[in-house]
Amino acid sequence: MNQGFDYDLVIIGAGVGGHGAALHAVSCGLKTAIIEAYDMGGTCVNRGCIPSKALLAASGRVRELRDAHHLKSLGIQVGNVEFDRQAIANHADNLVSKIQGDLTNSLQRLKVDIIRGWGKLAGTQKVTVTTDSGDKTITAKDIILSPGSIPFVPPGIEVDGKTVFTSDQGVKLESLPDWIAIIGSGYIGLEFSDIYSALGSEITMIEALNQLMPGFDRDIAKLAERVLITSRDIETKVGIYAKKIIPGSPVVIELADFKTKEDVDVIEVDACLVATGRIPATQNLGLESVGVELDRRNFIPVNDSMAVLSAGEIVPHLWAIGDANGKMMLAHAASAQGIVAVDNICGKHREIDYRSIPAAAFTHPEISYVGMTETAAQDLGKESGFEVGTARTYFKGNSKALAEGEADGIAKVVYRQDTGEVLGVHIFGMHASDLIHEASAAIANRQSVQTLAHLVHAHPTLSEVLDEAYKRAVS
Ligand SMILES: Cc1cc2nc3c(=O)[nH]c(=O)nc-3n(C[C@H](O)[C@H](O)[C@H](O)COP(=O)(O)OP(=O)(O)OC[C@H]3O[C@@H](n4cnc5c(N)ncnc54)[C@H](O)[C@@H]3O)c2cc1C
Ligand SMILES: NC(=O)c1ccc[n+]([C@@H]2O[C@H](COP(=O)([O-])OP(=O)(O)OC[C@H]3O[C@@H](n4cnc5c(N)ncnc54)[C@H](O)[C@@H]3O)[C@@H](O)[C@H]2O)c1
Repeated sequence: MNQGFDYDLVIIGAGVGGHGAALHAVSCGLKTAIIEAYDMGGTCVNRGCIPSKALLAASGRVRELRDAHHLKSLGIQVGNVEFDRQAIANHADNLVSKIQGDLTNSLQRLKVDIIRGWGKLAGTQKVTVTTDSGDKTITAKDIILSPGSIPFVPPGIEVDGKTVFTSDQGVKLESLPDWIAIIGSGYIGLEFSDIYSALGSEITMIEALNQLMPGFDRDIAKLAERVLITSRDIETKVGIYAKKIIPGSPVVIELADFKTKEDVDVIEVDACLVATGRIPATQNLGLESVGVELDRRNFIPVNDSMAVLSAGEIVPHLWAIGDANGKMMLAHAASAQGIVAVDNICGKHREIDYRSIPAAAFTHPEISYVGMTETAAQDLGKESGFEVGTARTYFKGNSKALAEGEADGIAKVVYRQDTGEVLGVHIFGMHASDLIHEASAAIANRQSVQTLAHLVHAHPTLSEVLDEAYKRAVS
């Protein structure tokens, strides 16, 4: 089908986005190549989702086994619980190797050509790859850009990778500092504070905005703060930003008021994790050769079919997926976008539905959500002329959560009063990352609380927290 081109499809970047796109392309019969400059699997497999979840799994067990009070309430006593930091780090590292190998094998098995080197657009339907053995140019009917993202380090912060580091080094768990500052209370800040606090580090969490977890629904963030932060050895500084960080022993952090920019304090800690967001890896991609300009935050502009835009117009045969377009910086969103792009390439018109894509922070307990926060729904309601309803249920009223002795948690449903359509669902509590998918399917199908309230959930299960919330919404 490749009409004189070397390939039907060339993908730049073999992260989860590129990988998802490649597998789908093969199933659609496209002759496909994928170009990767560094680690197969990209951020998620090597420096993101996978190693961080392995560390969270091991440190979560340590927390559980050291919680004598909780265990006693279940009638259990355990002796002193020991752990080996290096063995936990090895668990993460081994998992990375396994998943990286599986991902590479899956591409090879499907006869996707893997080209190692730096890929760069060289005009329409053309890519140059800089490899160890020189440059080569390949042509393709369609090209998907999936170059991902890298950590954002604010000006004034110096990273040495040892005492001041980002998640890139954090996932290696090379040391366990007695006292660590974590800059940022987003996903990475929260997940790493869960890891470090379980393994015995004291933490100071510094958040520039005027509340912790600014990206999460307020009700969820309030309870999550009480359980994940206040009840642990974590000091917080909110509305304060790290103006300057000097690595060393100790690490020196100059703090300033985020609004007034006035200096407020200097702290000295053993280590510092910088978790202040991520920026797209979109430099040196040759976009100028096809007349594409990045947006003001350096993301690649795309529409909901994942077509790249230039001055608002579609650039034929060029697509961009994953963190590099900044729409939703999550692994499953990247591969979902890859599948949408390939469907469009194969002539099946499809658009992505961001509202139904769930997200989760894998703390203990977990936080998850899908769709809009209450505030975002209220704003949309004002604009479009509808009222917003909310219903909340608590894990302390759920038999399964009580049986587990894990009753900290809340589920919140945000819906339209007029039609009952579910606009968002937010959960904080045990297994929240699994519970959210029922809500995600409901939002994908634009279902109403009235319909959902009739579904039957097995008893006793945690999923009854959602069942109860839908029933409350209609009562
Ligand atoms: C600590 C951490 C934990 C995370 N945990 C989760 C989680 O639990 N769940 C979740 O959904 N998301 C998580 N994420 C986010 C997730 O990792 C990203 O959303 C995801 O990796 C994005 O995939 P991508 O394919 O867009 O880019 P990437 O995974 O960044 O892959 C891009 C690839 O392209 C390569 N590349 C770039 N430019 C070129 C070029 N010009 N030529 C050749 N190759 C190139 C890069 O080397 C890289 O391998 C986490 C992120 C971090 C940092
Ligand atoms: N479980 C998951 O799905 C998961 C886990 C980790 C990372 N991720 C992805 O990686 C991305 C990056 O994560 P992140 O936690 O770095 O970013 P984030 O955007 O989630 O949070 C960054 C936080 O840092 C604060 N901040 C920024 N500059 C600051 C400064 N100078 N001083 C103090 N606070 C400052 C911001 O206000 C914000 O609250 C996430 O957006 C997410 O897409 C996902």
